[in-house]
Amino acid sequence: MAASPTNEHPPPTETLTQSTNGHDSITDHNQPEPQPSDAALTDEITSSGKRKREEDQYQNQEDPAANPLWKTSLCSFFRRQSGSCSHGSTCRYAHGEEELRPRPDNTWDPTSERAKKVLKKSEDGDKCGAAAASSEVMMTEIVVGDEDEDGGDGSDPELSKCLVHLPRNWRSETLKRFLSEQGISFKSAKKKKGMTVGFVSFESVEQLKSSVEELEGKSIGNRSVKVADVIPRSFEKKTKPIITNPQNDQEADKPEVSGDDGTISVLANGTQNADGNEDNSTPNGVASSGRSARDVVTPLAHMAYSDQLEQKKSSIMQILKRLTRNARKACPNGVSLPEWILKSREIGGLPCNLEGILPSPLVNGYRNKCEFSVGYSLQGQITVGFMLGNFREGVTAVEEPVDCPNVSAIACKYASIFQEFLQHSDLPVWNRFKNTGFWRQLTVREGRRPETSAYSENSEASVAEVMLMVQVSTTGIDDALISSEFENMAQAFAAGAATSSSSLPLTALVVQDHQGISNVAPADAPLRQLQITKAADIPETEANQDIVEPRIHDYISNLRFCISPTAFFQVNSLAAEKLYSLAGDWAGLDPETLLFDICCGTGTIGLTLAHRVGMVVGVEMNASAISDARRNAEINGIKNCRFVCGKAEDVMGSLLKEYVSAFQQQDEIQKTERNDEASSISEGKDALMDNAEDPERSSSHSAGNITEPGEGSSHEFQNVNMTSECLDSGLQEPDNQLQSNCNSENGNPPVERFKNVVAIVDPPRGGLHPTVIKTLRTHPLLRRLVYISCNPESLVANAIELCTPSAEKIEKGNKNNRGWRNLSAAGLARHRAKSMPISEPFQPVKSMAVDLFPHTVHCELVMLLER
Ligand SMILES: C[S@@+](CC[C@H](N)C(=O)[O-])C[C@H]1O[C@@H](n2cnc3c(N)ncnc32)[C@H](O)[C@@H]1O
Repeated sequence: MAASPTNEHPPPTETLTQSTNGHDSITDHNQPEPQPSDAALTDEITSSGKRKREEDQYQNQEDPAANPLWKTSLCSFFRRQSGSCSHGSTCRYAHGEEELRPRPDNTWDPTSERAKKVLKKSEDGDKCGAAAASSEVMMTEIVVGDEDEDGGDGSDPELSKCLVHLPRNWRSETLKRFLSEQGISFKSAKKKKGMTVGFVSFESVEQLKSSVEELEGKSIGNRSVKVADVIPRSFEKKTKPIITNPQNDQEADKPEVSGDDGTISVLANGTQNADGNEDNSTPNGVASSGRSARDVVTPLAHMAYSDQLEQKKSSIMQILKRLTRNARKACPNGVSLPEWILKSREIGGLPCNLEGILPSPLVNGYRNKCEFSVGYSLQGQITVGFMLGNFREGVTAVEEPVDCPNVSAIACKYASIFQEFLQHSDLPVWNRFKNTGFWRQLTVREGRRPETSAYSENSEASVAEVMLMVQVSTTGIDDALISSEFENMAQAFAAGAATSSSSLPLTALVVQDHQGISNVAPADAPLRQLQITKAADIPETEANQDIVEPRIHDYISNLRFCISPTAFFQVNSLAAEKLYSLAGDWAGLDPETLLFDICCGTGTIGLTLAHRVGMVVGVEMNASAISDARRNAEINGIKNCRFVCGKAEDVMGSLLKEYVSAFQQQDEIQKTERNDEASSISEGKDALMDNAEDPERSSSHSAGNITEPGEGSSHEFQNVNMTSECLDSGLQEPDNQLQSNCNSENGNPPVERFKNVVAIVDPPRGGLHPTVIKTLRTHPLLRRLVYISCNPESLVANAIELCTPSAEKIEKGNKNNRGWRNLSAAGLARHRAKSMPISEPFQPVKSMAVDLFPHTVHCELVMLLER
C-alpha cells in the first residue's frame, strides 16, 4: 500500500510477541476507530440466503480477488466452526487474521485483532501525543531554521516548535504548503519523509504564540496535530565546518532495526515520553523524559533473570503455536493432516515440545560487541552511547551506556574515552536530520582468553583483545584534517586505555567510511586501519605494532576463532557455545555425515562440529567472514571443511546437486557391485578414484560460476573428491596451506563416508530466502534440518513452508498479485507453501530456546525438523 496521510505503517516492533518483520504490524496508527456499521459486513451476514447471494456475486466475477471487498471481513462460519468453511479458498471472507485485507477506506474488520490493535494504538497514541504536547520531542540535533554563516543553525530554539502526528510521507515542502494554507506565519519549516514529526521556527514570540494556538489540535487526515517543544532548548553552538552530504530522502524510510546479533545501537518503536521536567539530567543517565538508555537497551533488566527466562519461554510458545495453526490452514484439501498437527492438541497447540530455555552462562556484561551511537544528549552535550528512541518519531537524543547490564565495563570505558575525544574534536558529529557531519558510531569488539572462558561473572578479566571500529563520513572533508583527527583519536584511545584503572587491551583500531543515512553500513564500506601509538604501560603483547590485518580472536569449544571487523560473531560467546553444541547433538551427526552449515559466518558451527562429521560445507555471503572461516579451519588444524562464499540462494542448489549426484553415483556403483558378483568392490572404488583424478573433471571452479542444476555433471567426481574445492569463491586465498585444509582427512574419496546429509541453518533475522527453503525441502536426501534463529517469528514462517504437506496439484503463483503486501509473514509462507513443488514435508520434532541476550526481549530458538 502506498503511504498516504491516512495510511501509514508503524515501524516494526521489537517485542517477541509481535512480528519484527513488519508484516504483522501492518496496522495503521492513523486509522479511524472502526465504525459500528462496519460490523454489518461480517457478523450480520449470518443468514445463508444473503450470504449465498453475495458469494454468487463474487463467484461470477472473473477475478473475485479484484473486488475491493474481497477478504476484507472475517468469515463467521470459519470462526464458529473452528477453522472450516464449505467455501474453502473461494470464500469471499477471510479465513483467519492472516487472510484479512484492509477495506478500501483503510480500516479493518472491526471484529479483527488488527482493528483492536489499531484502536489500542490510537488510544495510546493520544496519551503519548498528549504527553508530547505538554512537553518535548527529543530531537537533540539542530534542525530548525536555515544554517547561518558559521555553519550553525539560524533559528533560536526558544522560537522553535515541533509538530507531532504529521503524515510520514510529507516533506518540508508539504509542511510549508500546509502552514501557508492555514494562514500560519513562520520563519522556516522542516520535515523529513519517513518521520512523523516536523520542525517549525518563528520570527517572534508573538508569531510563535498565535501559530501554536492555531495549530494545536488541527486535523490532518484523522490525526490531530500536537505542538511540542524542541529539546534541548538551547545549544552551546560550536563553530564547525558543516559539510553537506546530499542524500536521497527516501533512505530515511529504511527501518533501523536490531541486527542479527541483537545489536543495541539503534532502537525501534521509541515514543516520546517526556514529563516536562525542565532540568532533564540526572547523574545516572536517566533523561528528563523518564526514559534511560538502560530502559531502552535492556527493557527486562528490572526483572529477576529467572523471570526473564519464563517470560521469553512463554512468548516463544505463543509464536510456535502459529506454526501449527498455519500449517493446519495451509494443508491442502483432500490431504490428511500430518501426525504432528494431530498430536499438537496434546501439547497445547505446540507443533512440537519446547524443551525449555537454556540460560546464558554470563548474565551481565556478556556482550562482546557494542555499537555506540554518536549524537547529542538531552542537555545538548556530544555523547557516545545509545539513542533514547526512534528517529522517525523525532528522537535523536543519545545517552551514555550507564547501568546497561549487558554492556561490558571495557566497552563503557572506550565509549567514554571516545566521548571525551569528540567533545574536543574539530570535526562535527553526524546529524541524522541533515545527513551531515563526520563522527557517526563506535563499535567495540572484544576477544576473550581461552583459559578464562570458564563461567565467570568477571568477564572483564577474561578479555584479551579489543578491536575498535569508528564509523565516519568523510565526504567533503579535507584529507589533511581527517588525518590529523585520526592521529589524535588513536592517541586518545591509546592514552585512555593505558591510563584506565586496569589498563585496557587495545588490539586494533579501524575506521569505516560510510555515507548512508542509517548507520548500518554495507559489508564493502571502505575500512582503514590506524596505527595505535604504543603507550608505555601497555604490555608488548597487547599493543598492535605488528598487526597486519585488523582481527581479534575469541574461543568457542576450545577452538580459536579469528574475527575481522565486519564479520558476524555471536555477541555472547559462552552462550553461543551451548547453542552450537545443542544444534550438534540434535543434528544426529556421525563420521558418515555431510554437514551443511548454511549462513556460517566465521565457520563457528561447522568448525566446532567438524570432528563429529565426515565433512562440513559452509556457505556465507560475507567475504571477510568466509576468509576468517578458512583461516579458522587452518589455525585449528581442521581439514574436513569447505567454505563457499556466496548467497545461500545462489549456491545451495548447485552444492546440493553436486552431492545428490555423488550419492546417486555411489548407489549405481553399489548396484553394479551387487549385480555383478564377479567384480570386486575395490574395482568399483578404483573406478571412482580414476574418475576423481581425471583432470578434466577435477578442475576447480569459483562460487561465481558454480554449475546450476542441469548444467552438466562434469563436476560430480571432482566435488566428491574435494581436492581443490576449498577455494571456490571469488575470494581466492593465496595461501596454499588453506587449500590443503579443505582436503579430505585421509585422502580417500569422501563419497564413501557420507550416508547422511544434514543441514544446520542459522540465517539473519529475516530468515531464509525462499529459494533456499525450496532447495532444502525438495532435496530428497536431506532428512534432518536443524534451524537456529535469533527471530522465532521468521523460523516459524520458514517452518510453515518446510512442514506443510504438498498438494496433489501445485498452484501456479500469480506474479501480478500484489496482495502479498498485506499478508503477515505466516500468511505469506502459507501462500508460498501452495506453490512448493510436490515433496515430502519435514516434521517439527523438538525445539529449545537458548538465551543469548539476557535483559533484552531477544532469544535464540533451535528447532529440529526431520522427515
Ligand atoms: C545469524 S548470523 C550466523 C553466523 C554463524 N552461523 C554464527 O553463528 O556465527 C547469519 C549469517 O548469515 C549471513 N548471511 C546473511 N544473508 C545470507 C545469505 N543470503 N546467504 C548466505 N549467508 C547470508 C550473514 O552474513 C551472517 O554471517
